[in-house]
Amino acid sequence: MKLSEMFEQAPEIEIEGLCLDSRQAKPNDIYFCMSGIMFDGHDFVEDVIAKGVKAIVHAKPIEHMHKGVAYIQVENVNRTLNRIASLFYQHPSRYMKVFGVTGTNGKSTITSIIQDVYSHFHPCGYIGTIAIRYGDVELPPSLTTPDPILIHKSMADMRAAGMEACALEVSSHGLELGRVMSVDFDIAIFSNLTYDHLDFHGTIENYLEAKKKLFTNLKSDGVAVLNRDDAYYQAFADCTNGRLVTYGIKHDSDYRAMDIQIQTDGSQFTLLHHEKSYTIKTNLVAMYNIYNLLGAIAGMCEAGIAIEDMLPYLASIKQIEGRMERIDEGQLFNVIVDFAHTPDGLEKVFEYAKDITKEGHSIIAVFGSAGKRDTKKRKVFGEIASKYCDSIILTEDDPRDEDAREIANEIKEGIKDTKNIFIEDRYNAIRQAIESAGAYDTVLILGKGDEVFMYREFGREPWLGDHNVARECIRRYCLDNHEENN
Ligand SMILES: CC(=O)N[C@H]1[C@@H](OP(=O)(O)OP(=O)(O)OC[C@H]2O[C@@H](n3ccc(=O)[nH]c3=O)[C@H](O)[C@@H]2O)O[C@H](CO)[C@@H](O)[C@@H]1O[C@H](C)C(=O)N[C@@H](C)C(=O)N[C@H](CCC(=O)O)C(=O)O
Repeated sequence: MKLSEMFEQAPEIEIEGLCLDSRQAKPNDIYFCMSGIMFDGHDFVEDVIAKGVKAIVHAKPIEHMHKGVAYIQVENVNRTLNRIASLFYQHPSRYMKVFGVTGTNGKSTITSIIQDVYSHFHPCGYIGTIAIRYGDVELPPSLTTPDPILIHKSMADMRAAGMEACALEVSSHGLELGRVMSVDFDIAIFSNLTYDHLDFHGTIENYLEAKKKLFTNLKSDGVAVLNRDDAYYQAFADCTNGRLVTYGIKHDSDYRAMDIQIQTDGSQFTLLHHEKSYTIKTNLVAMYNIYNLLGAIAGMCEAGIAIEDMLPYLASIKQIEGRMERIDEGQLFNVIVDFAHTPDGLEKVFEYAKDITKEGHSIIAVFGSAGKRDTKKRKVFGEIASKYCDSIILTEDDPRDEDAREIANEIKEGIKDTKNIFIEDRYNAIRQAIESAGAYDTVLILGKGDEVFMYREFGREPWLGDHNVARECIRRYCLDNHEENN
């Protein structure tokens, strides 16, 4: 595309790519100088020109201007980046059905359900914490909500591969840092809002303001799908420019679940919508997943899929790795791996464990808390865990440059009478939990979900993954013992 097609009065230079990181600059790119927390993109202008970049979009004055390079000074580089990223990739979000999902918990689950079920009707891609995924393509994730260039490029690749829709996880960071300013959303879904990321947003009010941004600029026929039972429902209902649709359990809603039955291997409920009722059978478990499923059903129905037509697919939703993932190697006790890393997320998993663990059997939890992130939640984790668990094994969880034992000590401050130990090495902590479990106990491995990395002192290091470790420990240390015991 010619630079002159992107900026008025710009020269007719052919542009081949967009770039906001000098380390990835290529010949004939435009480089956008973003001022960040650590660096200022304006400092890398000479580097990128040496790499063959042909245009610089900047806010601050540039001292040395090179011949053959176009310099475009703008007031707000991020806003320009968003506009150009959409234009350069031919506005893919305008021509796809775009679902945006935000909320503290449930984003990955709701978007994954949508990708799975909606694809039976119209091919649908997914961008989020787990991956960038469409058709047979699965690319590793960058951020939950990537930068505008990667978002629009991924959507353009999806369109080229025949995708007609995309389900996008929209984080509060993504909203606050303006990564989705030029994405055209058809359906925006709000799951819930609880205490999280206050290290970045400062206050819950700021966090709420960031989340609201998804709902204020929907396509002209856009729909805001809101959790009617969430304490912050009204704030979203008041701010949206979209048509308002609600889902819930406790309050009267457009999509309401009643008569909910939750078992270890699935759930069933009656869905009331427009005076009709439907029996929903799903392999998803736990009450909070009923909310996630309701949000996804409401979103897809508003996008034109009849509930009757979805029913067969809701019974066999693809297991989402690391999200309430049941690890079943034939052992006699329950093992669940979940990504929960907020007080609310933890409590919801514990409530479910309480429901499925029969009287006289134990709940054993393995978890820690991230270093350099929301340190106030540590003691709260301890308080919540000791309400539900019979035994707690504290361990490392992305300690960064903090001491995992110190973090565990802060969690312990909240633990009342529950038996607890600290095993720093996460593999050994999981092994200990699994070896100590008796028949019909429930082992919960919480915090990292499907992540196969651990943030330590010197950055991101490989980690086997909680689900893989749990499987290995059950097979190696436990099945033989149980067989011998029986
Ligand atoms: C707080 C935050 O989100 N920061 C993001 C932000 O960083 P920043 O503003 O500090 O940027 P910076 O590193 O100072 O660099 C400024 C500019 O100089 C450029 N640069 C920098 C160095 C260099 O050598 N050359 C160069 O060109 C950078 O590409 C950038 O454009 O812009 C960077 C470039 O796009 C992002 O990589 C970075 O994400 C960091 C790595 C991050 O960890 N973000 C997390 C917190 C995040 O966004 N998480 C949410 C989900 C959270 C959740 O729900 O759990 C997400 O959506 O993933």
